[in-house]
Amino acid sequence: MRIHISNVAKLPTKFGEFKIQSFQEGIKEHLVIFKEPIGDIPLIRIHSECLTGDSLGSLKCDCGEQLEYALVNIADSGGMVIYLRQEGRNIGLFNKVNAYALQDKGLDTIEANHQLGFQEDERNYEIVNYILDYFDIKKIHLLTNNPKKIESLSGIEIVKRWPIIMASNKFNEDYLKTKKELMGHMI
Ligand SMILES: Nc1nc2c(ncn2[C@@H]2O[C@H](COP(=O)(O)OP(=O)(O)OP(=O)(O)O)[C@@H](O)[C@H]2O)c(=O)[nH]1
Ligand SMILES: [Zn+2]
Repeated sequence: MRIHISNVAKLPTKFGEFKIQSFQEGIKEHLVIFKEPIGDIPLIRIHSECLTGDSLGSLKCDCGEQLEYALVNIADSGGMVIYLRQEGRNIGLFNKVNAYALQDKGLDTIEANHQLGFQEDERNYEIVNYILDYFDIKKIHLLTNNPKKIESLSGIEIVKRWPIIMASNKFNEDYLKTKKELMGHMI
């Protein structure tokens, strides 16, 4: 698929002064939020969109806190957040809300996805390889607990994985347990 690339703009934030650029892949408008100098082995966070966690303060997941942690650390060291428009592990917001409704009835995150006809995780990370290549990045430090993200990067050396583990609360305990025990996350 043809990727369209926006111009670079300044993005001052409460965490630091970043630059922002959009990579448009069909209807998905991904973002790269980067802090210069990026460095030879930059700190990278590949973040999947979670409107409820990133913007609404939801306690059902750890996404908002992870995003903030990433921005704080990248503001300090240089690097980038690659913000992928893969809401709800790429089932979309409408379906994620339906999955949440099933979870209210006792299903876990995986069972809820299956009941709606989706795999437990519908994401792919091809665009990340494209973006890292565009920035001529060959070696990275990666902020993640998710082994699938590590496996999905081709031609990129992950010099070090940085864990990104947030404190749990009573609303996301089960979600984090499912990620750890059934999805292989290194939590
Ligand atoms: N389908 C579905 N998606 C969810 C649910 N909770 C969070 N998400 C989505 O999951 C994505 C975040 O992925 P996670 O698997 O939690 O974590 P990760 O980013 O892959 O892993 P880390 O890099 O270790 O943080 C976001 O797109 C969220 O919207 C849920 O219950 N159901
Ligand atoms: Zn979330």
